[in-house]
Amino acid sequence: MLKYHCLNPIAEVGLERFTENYTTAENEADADAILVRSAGMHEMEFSSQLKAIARAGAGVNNIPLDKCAEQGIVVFNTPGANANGVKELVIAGMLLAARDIVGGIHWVEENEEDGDIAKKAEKQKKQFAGTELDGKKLGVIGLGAIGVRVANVATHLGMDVYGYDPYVSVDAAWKLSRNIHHAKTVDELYKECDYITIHVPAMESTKNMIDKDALSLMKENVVVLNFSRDVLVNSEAIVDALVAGKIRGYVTDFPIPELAGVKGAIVIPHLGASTEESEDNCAKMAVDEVMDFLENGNIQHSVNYPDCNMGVKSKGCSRITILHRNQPKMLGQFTGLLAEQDINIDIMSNKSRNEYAYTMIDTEAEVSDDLYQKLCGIDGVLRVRVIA
Ligand SMILES: NC(=O)c1ccc[n+]([C@@H]2O[C@H](COP(=O)([O-])OP(=O)(O)OC[C@H]3O[C@@H](n4cnc5c(N)ncnc54)[C@H](O)[C@@H]3O)[C@@H](O)[C@H]2O)c1
Ligand SMILES: O=C(O)[C@H](O)COP(=O)(O)O
Repeated sequence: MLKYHCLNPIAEVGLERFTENYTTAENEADADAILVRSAGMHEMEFSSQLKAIARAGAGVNNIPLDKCAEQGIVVFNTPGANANGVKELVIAGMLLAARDIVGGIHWVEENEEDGDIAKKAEKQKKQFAGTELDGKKLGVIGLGAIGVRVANVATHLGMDVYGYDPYVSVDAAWKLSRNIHHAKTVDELYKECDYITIHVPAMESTKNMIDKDALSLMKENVVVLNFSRDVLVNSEAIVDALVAGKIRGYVTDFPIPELAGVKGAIVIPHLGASTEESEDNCAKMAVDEVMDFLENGNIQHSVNYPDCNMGVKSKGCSRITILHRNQPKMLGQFTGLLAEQDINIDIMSNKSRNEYAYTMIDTEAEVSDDLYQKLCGIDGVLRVRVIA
């Protein structure tokens, strides 16, 4: 029986996909796989039982990817599965910043028992008036699953859209509307746009990407939107820019104490992916990834190991899977050991990603414990599994 443990609530429609070969583990130490959303895992110790972590979502900055890779734990995410949910909230965020809808709603709440409210509203409403999105320039930083959707839908709202992503994937580029202007530098986008929204992962290279210098390049009265991660925007610089009136608004999905009570800050409690549809999509994708990995050794949508797929393991064959360092002479050592034991290889696949690699070998021969131990003992091998 294989065991999984959920560190956050995972949508039932996903968990239902686990077959009768799976059960829940009371605690993570007994689990073959962990399912997680935003729970922080950096301080966790992982048991040798743990083989996979699936992030039901996109951002993986809550997971120690290198530590997992070193311990032979494959980390997955669910690319694109919650992108539509975030896209819709980003559009809502732009609309909330364009007019003082929140202020208007608060005014109504404060006056709702006033019998004269309808008449008073007509007098008061001018203080909540704003502008329209039509004709404004939107800059989208990061044209991945979310950025492309935001950029495309904004063109239908009449916005003039600029996109910046020096690493854009071919797939994303195909999906991007041809009406989007290609910003060759992020500075060009900063100087040009009325609304700027950031959709890049939180990494060392993107932390504080929107800082004092970036803000100084932006137009007066710009609205900055951050539905990616708090660390992408320097909190001191954004508060200063709001207080100084340099920027008109900061709409973010990440509450931080520094923003409390700051005029122009619209802060949402990380709701981007909190829709039924996104939660269901993420859960289904995460569970499918885990089952395919545990049962067939296939890796799809990993963020710390290469993707590698040899299809469904056929009955009667043993599949040897080896997570290892991406260094010379590894394959020669694996095949050499199999040759020594007169084992014929039916199919084999090897993929690498940065410092790590993955090798899958199908053989009809039985894999002895001796062979397993010898494979484990090769310098650079991080984990061997034999799926019989
Ligand atoms: N608020 C939420 O609930 C919510 C939901 C999903 C994702 N997110 C966040 O949004 C991020 C993006 O999600 P996604 O699904 O679009 O991911 P994605 O991987 O599909 O897209 C990220 C894009 O950023 C680009 N990029 C990386 N570094 C860049 C840089 N320096 N400058 C410009 N572009 C750069 C990449 O090339 C890629 O195209 C996630 O990493 C996560 O942190 C938040
Ligand atoms: O990166 C993500 O997918 C989002 O931030 C969603 O996080 P959540 O699953 O905790 O809502």
